[in-house]
Amino acid sequence: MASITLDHIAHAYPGAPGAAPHYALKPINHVWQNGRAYALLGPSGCGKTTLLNIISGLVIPSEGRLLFDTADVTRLPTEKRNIAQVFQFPVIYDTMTVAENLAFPLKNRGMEKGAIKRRVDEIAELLDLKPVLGRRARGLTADAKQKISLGRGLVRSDVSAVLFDEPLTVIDPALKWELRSKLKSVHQALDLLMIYVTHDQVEALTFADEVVVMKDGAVLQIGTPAELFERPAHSFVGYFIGSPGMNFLPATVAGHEANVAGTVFDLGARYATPANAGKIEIGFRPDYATLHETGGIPVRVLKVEDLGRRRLARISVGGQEAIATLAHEADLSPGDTAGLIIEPGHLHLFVDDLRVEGERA
Ligand SMILES: Nc1ncnc2c1ncn2[C@@H]1O[C@H](COP(=O)(O)OP(=O)(O)OP(=O)(O)O)[C@@H](O)[C@H]1O
Repeated sequence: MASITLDHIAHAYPGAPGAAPHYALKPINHVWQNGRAYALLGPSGCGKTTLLNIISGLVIPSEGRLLFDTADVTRLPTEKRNIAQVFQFPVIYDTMTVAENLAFPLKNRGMEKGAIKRRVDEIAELLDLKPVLGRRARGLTADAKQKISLGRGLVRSDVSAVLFDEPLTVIDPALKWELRSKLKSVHQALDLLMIYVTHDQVEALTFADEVVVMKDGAVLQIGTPAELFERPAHSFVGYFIGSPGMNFLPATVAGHEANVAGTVFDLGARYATPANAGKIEIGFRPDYATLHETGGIPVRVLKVEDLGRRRLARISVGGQEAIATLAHEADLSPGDTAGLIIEPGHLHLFVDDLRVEGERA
């Protein structure tokens, strides 16, 4: 087990001779702590796999150093890195039993028989594989096979890290929920550093202690699920995390007031916006913005959607569109005027996509 240091790591794949380097991964400087679970989350092409491959040794970064504890492993091949990997599709031996599959990585390292049996039993228990331990892998479902793959990734307790590359892709949607939370409890039981690549925010938020949100090769924020939801550092994080994502409205700001096309919002804090600021936006989540028949900020209702558990409304704020949650008692329809109330402390200001802190009185 180790901590992993990304010391000014960046990567540009070789391009046409003479062309300026195009970074698939922009410089990142960070330490991932032993025993914690991290998820790399972002849209397709944002650089997740490149970063994972740098850690596994499939890609040698064009800049920076990678340390496992204090050892520089930047140029070490995968097999010398002491990591376990779980891929999108099951990597198992069909002719072996489930128990033999789980025991394989331990046997390979010469572990004593009794110790192998104890560890295999522990992992099988954690992943609900005990009832099939004696069965050959060949006859099992795709879900069960992927569980064996997960087990093989988790069975060694002496690895520096376990890397998961979208491991739930082949899992039946109904089982995904169960396996997501199972992986979380497995992580808590095993105390291993785990790094998990996914483009699914629910998967990332359920599994990880900290989520690394990436876009266009850049790491925009590393934070706990609550931090990403409550205090997104970048407007993309606000938009990408949460369903629906955060609302952003172009505004002008004077002191503690924001003006959105003539509609005034009290920001609850005083802001000094830099004179050379480009884009200024207020951001608020639909979850903290309630729509009432009267009171609050005047808006117009464009559309109402009943989701069963809650009703969402698309609204117009001085011509700009946003989404809010309808108050329980509100009887509102498209075309009505209404009042928007944003919970104190949940209105944010973003300058050139970065969230800025105001001065609270
Ligand atoms: N071997 C390669 N050679 C050149 N460019 C590459 C190579 N692999 C990836 N890229 C480019 O690097 C960027 C990041 O790709 P990467 O696969 O790391 O993203 P990702 O977030 O994992 O995407 P996905 O979720 O689609 O796998 C993309 O623009 C991609 O086209």
